[in-house]
Amino acid sequence: MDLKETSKEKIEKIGKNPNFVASVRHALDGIRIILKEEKNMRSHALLGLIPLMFAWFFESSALEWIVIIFCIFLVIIMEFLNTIFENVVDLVTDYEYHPLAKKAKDIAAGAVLVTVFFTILIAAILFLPKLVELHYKLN
Ligand SMILES: Nc1ncnc2c1ncn2[C@@H]1O[C@H](COP(=O)(O)OP(=O)(O)OP(=O)(O)O)[C@@H](O)[C@H]1O
Repeated sequence: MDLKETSKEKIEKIGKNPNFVASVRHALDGIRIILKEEKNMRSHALLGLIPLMFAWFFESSALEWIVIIFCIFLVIIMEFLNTIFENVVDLVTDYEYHPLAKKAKDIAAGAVLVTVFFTILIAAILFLPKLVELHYKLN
């Protein structure tokens, strides 16, 4: 039996999505799992409400809304990627210590952090001048 045949048999055993609806259902399962199991994802989703509230409060332009929503989605997508890396690393290492596993996980977490800093920077550029203006108006 050749290797290609074996892989095909294995895939048949796991099963493939029979249609688009099944693919979407599994994708929704993925979102549900990450929201349930990843505390960081929940925290980032909640923190994402802060710039949205600022945008609403300061009656931001359509472009400002787009920039903020884009940044929030960037953090969420990076959190998805980080979780994928964590799971693949755990699968490969079977929870055994390995310096390369540490490196991969730390770099993936670093990518999320960089994206969060980027979002904070964008929010500061958009809202700090408006906050300072409001402060002087009120005093
Ligand atoms: N197999 C491993 N070998 C070596 N170090 C590891 C291994 N697994 C995890 N680590 C180290 O432990 C840290 C925490 O790993 P864990 O898988 O618990 O991530 P986490 O706490 O869920 O991360 P995050 O906060 O990004 O969601 C990693 O950042 C890494 O430094």
